[in-house]
Amino acid sequence: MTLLDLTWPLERAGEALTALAVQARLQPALRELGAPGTAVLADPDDAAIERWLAGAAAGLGLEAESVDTDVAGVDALLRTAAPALLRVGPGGRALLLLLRGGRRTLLVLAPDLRPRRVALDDVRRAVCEHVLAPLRGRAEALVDRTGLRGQRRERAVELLLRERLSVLRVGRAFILRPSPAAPLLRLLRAEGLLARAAALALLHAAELALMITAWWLIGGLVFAGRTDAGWSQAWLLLLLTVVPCRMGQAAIAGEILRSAGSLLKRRLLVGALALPGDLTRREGAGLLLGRVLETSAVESLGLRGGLVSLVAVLEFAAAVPILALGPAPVLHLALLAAWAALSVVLVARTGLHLTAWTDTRGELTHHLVEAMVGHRTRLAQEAPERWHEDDDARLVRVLARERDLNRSESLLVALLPRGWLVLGLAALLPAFVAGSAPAATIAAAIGGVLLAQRGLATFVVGATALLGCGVAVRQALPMLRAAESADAGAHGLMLSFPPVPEGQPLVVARGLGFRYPGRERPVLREVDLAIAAGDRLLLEGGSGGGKSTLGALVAGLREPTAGLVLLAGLDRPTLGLVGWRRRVAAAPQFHENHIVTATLAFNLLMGRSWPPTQKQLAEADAVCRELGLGELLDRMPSGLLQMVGETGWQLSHGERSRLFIARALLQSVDLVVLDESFAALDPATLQQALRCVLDRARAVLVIAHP
Ligand SMILES: Nc1ncnc2c1ncn2[C@@H]1O[C@H](COP(=O)(O)OP(=O)(O)OP(=O)(O)O)[C@@H](O)[C@H]1O
Repeated sequence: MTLLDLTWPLERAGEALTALAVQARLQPALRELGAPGTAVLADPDDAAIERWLAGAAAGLGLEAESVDTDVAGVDALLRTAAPALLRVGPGGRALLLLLRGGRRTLLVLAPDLRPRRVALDDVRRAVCEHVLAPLRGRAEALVDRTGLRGQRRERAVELLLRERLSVLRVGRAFILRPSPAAPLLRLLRAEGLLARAAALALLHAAELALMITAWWLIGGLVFAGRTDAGWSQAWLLLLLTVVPCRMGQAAIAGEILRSAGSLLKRRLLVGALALPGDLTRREGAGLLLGRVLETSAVESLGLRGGLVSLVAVLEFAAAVPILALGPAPVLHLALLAAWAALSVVLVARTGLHLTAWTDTRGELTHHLVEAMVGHRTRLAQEAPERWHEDDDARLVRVLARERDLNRSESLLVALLPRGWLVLGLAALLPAFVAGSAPAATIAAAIGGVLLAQRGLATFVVGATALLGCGVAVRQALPMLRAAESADAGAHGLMLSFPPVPEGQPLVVARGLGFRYPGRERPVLREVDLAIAAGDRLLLEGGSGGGKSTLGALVAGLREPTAGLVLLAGLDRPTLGLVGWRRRVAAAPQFHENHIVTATLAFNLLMGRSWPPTQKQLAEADAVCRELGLGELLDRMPSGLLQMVGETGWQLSHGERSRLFIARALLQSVDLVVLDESFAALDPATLQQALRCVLDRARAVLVIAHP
C-alpha cells in the first residue's frame, strides 16, 4: 500500500475533518459537514479551501490553524503538528490526516477510518516532492553545463536545491485544536490539564503520607527509647523517597502553568480582537489598557494560587484525622473549624480592599492614558497650570486604598498561621500536664498541629493569589465574554464567492433603522436602498445626518436595529462579519481610521492574507502610484517596506487619506465604501485619486459633504 492510498481527496475534506476530530478526541461523534463546493475546489487561490476548512472546523467548535514551513522545517512540523490535516501531492489536492507525531514513524488516519503507521521519510517526500521535482530537473541541467560528474555533481545539485528551497514554502498543514472560544472545561480537558491536576494531587497526597509515616516511625522510636539502626535506615529511606515525589510535582506544576497560561493568552487575545467597537469607544483607551494590563495577573496569580490552594486543602485535610486521634480531639477540631471560618472572613475582607485598590488604580491609568492621547492638543490649547490638575488627588486616592490593602494583608499573613500554632499547642497543655495521654499520641497531635499550620500558611499564599486573580478576571470579563462569541460569524467562511454580475443587486436594504445604544432617537429610520454591482454612487448630506452610520451598516461594521439589509441575497447572520468583509471594504472617516506602526506594505495589505505574495506587493505598488503616491514611495529608503505610523515615517494628511483609499481598494471586494476619503486632497490630486477609484473598484459608494 502506497502513501497515496492513505490520503483523502480534497473533495472529502469535510468527512476527513470530522473523522480526525473524533479520533483525536476533540469531538465526541462524527458530524455531517458537507463537502467544499465546486467553486471552492476550482478556486485557483489556495485561500478558498483554507477558508472553507477554517469555517468547517469552527462549525465543530475547533480551530484549524494553517501553518507552512520551508523544507528544513518539514520534519519538525510533522513531529509536532498532530492532530493535523496535511496537504500533499500535486497542487496539494490530497489530505493526509496526521493523528500522532513521532521521531521516525507517524500515525495517520486512513480513509477506511483505521489508524496506520507510516515512515516520516515517506511523508516528507510526499510533502516536498511537488516542489522538488520541477526544480531538480532544472538544477541538474544547470550543473551538467559545468561538467561536474559523479558524487560532486550530486552534491552540487543538492546544494543548489537547498539554496533555492530555503525560501520556498512547503508542507501546508492545518493544526486542529479546540477553538479558544470553546467552553472552558472542554479546553482544559483537551490540554490534558484535568489529568495533570489529578496527578499533581495524587503525588502530593503520596508525599504527605510518606512524611506522616516518617514522623510516626521516628516518634515511636524516640519515645520507646530505641535506636535501632534498621528502623533509622527505613526512616531515612522514607525521607529520601519524598525527593522524587517533590521533583515530580514541580515538573507537573510547571507543565500545568505553561499550557494553562498559553490557553488563557489565546482566549484573551481572541476576546480582545472580538470586542465590539462601541465598547472600546465607550470605555476609552485608558480603561481598556488598564484591563489588558490586569490580565497578566490572571495567569500568574490564578494558576499559582490554584495549585497552592490545592496543596493547602490536602494538608488541611490530612491534619484532621491526626488531630481526631490526639488527646484533645473535640477541642482541636472545634478550634480548627473556628480558625478556618476566621480565615474565610479575613480573606473576604482583603478581597474587598483589593477590589477597591484595583478600581482606583484603573481610574488613574485611564486618566493618564487619556491625558497622553490628547497630549499634543493639550500642549497647544490648554493653560500649562491646568495640565496636572487632577493627577495628585487621584494618586492620593490610590495610595489610601493601597494602605488599607496592606493592613489587611499583614493581618492575614501574620495572624492566621501563627495564631493557630499558639492555640493548637495550648489545647494540648492539659493532657501534657496531667500526663494522661501516652507520649506518642501527644507527639502525633503536635505533628497534626504543625501540619494544619503549614496548611494555613499555604492557604494564605494561595488565597491571596486567587483573590488577585479574581479581581483581574473581573477586569478581563469583557474580553473573556467576547471570546465566547468570537466564532459567531465563522459560518460565512465556508461560502464561496463568485463575483456578482454587473447590474445585479449587491446590497439591498428595506425599512432600515439604526439607533445608537443609550440614544433616545434613531439616527436612521425606514431607509430603503439598492446598490447594484458596478454602481458608482455619491451619498451627500448635512453634518450629523447619519451618512457615516449608513456607510457602516452597508459595510457590515454595524448591525441595523430595525429592518433588513442583504448582501448578495444573504443576511449578516448567514455571512458573518468575516463573510461580509470579503465583499465590502470600507475606508472609515479619518478619526476612525489608523496607520498601524508597521511597514507601508502591511498597512496597505492588512485586509489580505499575510505575508503577501510578490503579485500582491506589485499590485499595492501600482495602486499607490495611480493614487499619486509614487513620488513618496520613491523617496522612502525602503519603499513598500518602510516603517510608517506614530514612530515610523510620518505621512501628511493627504498621503494618509490616499493610503486609506488604497487599503480599501486592495481588498479586492465587490463594493468599496469611502467615507469622506477625498476631503484632504487638492483638486488635481482629488481628480487623480477619483480616477483610480473609478477604474479599480467594482462598485463604489462615496460619502461626502455637498
Ligand atoms: N458611536 C456613536 N455613539 C452615539 N452616537 C453617535 C455615534 N456615532 C455617531 N453618533 C451620532 O449619530 C448622528 C449621525 O452621525 P454620523 O456620523 O452618521 O453623521 P454624518 O452624516 O456622517 O456626519 P458628518 O458629515 O458630520 O460626518 C450624530 O448626531 C452623532 O452624534
